[in-house]
Amino acid sequence: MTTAAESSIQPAADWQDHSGDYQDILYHKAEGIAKITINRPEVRNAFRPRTVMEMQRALADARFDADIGVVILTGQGDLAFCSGGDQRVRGDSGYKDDDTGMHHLNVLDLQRQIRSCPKPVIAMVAGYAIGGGHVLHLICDLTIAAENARFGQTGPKVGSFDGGFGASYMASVVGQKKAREIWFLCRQYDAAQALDMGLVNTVVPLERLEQETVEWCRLILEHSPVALRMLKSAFNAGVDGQAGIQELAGNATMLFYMTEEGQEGRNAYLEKRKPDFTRFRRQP
Ligand SMILES: CC(C)(COP(=O)(O)OP(=O)(O)OC[C@H]1O[C@@H](n2cnc3c(N)ncnc32)[C@H](O)[C@@H]1OP(=O)(O)O)[C@@H](O)C(=O)NCCC(=O)NCCSC(=O)CCC(=O)c1ccccc1C(=O)O
Repeated sequence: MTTAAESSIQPAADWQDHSGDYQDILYHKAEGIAKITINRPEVRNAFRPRTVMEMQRALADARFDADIGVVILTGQGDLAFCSGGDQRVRGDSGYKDDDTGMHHLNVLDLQRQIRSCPKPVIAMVAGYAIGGGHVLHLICDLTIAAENARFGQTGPKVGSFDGGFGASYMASVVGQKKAREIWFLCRQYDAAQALDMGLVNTVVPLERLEQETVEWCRLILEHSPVALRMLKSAFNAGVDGQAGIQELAGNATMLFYMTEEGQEGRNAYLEKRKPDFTRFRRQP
């Protein structure tokens, strides 16, 4: 009998522990990969406000660490990736923060942070990805699932819904009819069904889950960071509205800053002279 915390997933890298003072997550790094693990297996890795805040901190660290090129998001143990919001601390206007007593809907901030992280974020899913946990894997760039993975929404059963990425982005991934089925019926889908509807990228035996995920990370790390960054924001731009366009445009600005033409404008300003753009070609 497997306990919730136990894992039969074989480690695939020499992970260095960066968990520090985190209580609800584990944070590891190896070979340019950051791994954020929700560590609340006793509640199937449900998140509370603290969990989400810690994930935000770790993701920000991974983003600003120049040695990191890809991020894995996962849950501790074989039984669950994440079962969504912790219903035990759900108050009347959000999830109750243990320290402040304030009510939060802070998982939405984390969702946006995953979308706008300029590095690929990969969900590594064993067991249940349910409710808000299902939306978390959905918004990651890629999902690698173990054969025991199970997916679904429960919102209409437990008095909740995600009308943001959870609805419209899901529809763009699996199609309008399927997305409505997933939300209206609150059924669970196995890994093969998830693969069939394009919800996940591949399905592997549980023991090989990390091995496969790390292999995908290693391939990604061989590739141009700027090309990956541009592609991620280009994929986002089509579905993320003005925020998506802003991200793509921000990357275009970053590239322009990296050119001599862009730098001529800055240099001229600092040197208190008129800028000379005559040496730069007007591209057809
Ligand atoms: C995940 C299950 C299908 C697993 O089933 P099973 O393996 O049989 O295990 P259980 O015996 O059910 O569970 C073991 C143990 O864990 C506890 N637990 C599991 N999930 C949760 C949870 N989400 N919250 C609290 N506790 C949980 C369970 O009670 C057991 O504990 P015992 O002490 O042994 O009793 C199954 O567990 C399941 O269906 N879980 C509930 C899934 C669910 O409904 N999740 C919530 C969906 S709503 C949500 O996620 C909010 C999304 C959200 O945050 C959001 C979205 C959009 C806008 C705003 C927000 C927002 O911030 O609110």
